[in-house]
Amino acid sequence: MIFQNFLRNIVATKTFLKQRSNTQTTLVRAVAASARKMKYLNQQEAISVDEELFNEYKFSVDQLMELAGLSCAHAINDCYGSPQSTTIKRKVLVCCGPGNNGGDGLVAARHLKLMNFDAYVYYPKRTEKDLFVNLQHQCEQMGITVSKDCPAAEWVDQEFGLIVDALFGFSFKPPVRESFAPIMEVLKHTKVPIVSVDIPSGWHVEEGPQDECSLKPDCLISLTAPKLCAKKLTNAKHYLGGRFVPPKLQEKYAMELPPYEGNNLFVKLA
Ligand SMILES: [K+]
Repeated sequence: MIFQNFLRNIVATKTFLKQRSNTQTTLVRAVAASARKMKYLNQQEAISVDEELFNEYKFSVDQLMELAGLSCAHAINDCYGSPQSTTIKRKVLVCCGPGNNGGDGLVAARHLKLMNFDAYVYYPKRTEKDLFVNLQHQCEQMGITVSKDCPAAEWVDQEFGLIVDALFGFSFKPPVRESFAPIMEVLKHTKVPIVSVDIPSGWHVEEGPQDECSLKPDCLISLTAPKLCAKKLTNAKHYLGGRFVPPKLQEKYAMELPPYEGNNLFVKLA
């Protein structure tokens, strides 16, 4: 009797694993098929979607920033966080810019810390807005250093296993202003892999890299929907995050977003 139950359990487990593997294969095919149809937004469309989320759908910035930053942390953990992975040091430099892209970075830093990454934030240009003051405070209360000093290139190469680039997002207009030139130099020349949030910083939102020395991300996490510059990625991983776009808004902009699996906060596109 015990032996029969044992055999029955093995058969049930095998059937379950086979069904799960079939479901995963179906999903991978569905993602690949819809990723081909997916729309890449231009800068004005990205700004309009943003405005509609706030004005028509009544989301607050805090809500969407938390979801965006959380999805970035989940995607980063999926890509680089394997406990078996010995290739990556878990110390992460999170570079945060002056706008909402920087806010996503502050949120991501906090969640990365909770996922056992050792986050360190470079945040040079701060605003007085409560949202940002609080996000910085939350990071510091969790033992994350938030510095205004541009990290030296040698220190970055020695110390960090990963860089999160949350300097500029879809409102960026090139060229990079003087005060951000030193950190851009560090990011352009470092050997440490860079994960860019929404837009690789310094890239034109539609045209992509500005010259051969432009930052080369190891991974891009597009938020809401990819922007046109994502078509210029070469040899980079690509995730979609920001699982909060109401279906009606997706339809209005014909976004054709790929399906998110189960309760995942990201889709791996490439
Ligand atoms: K960025």
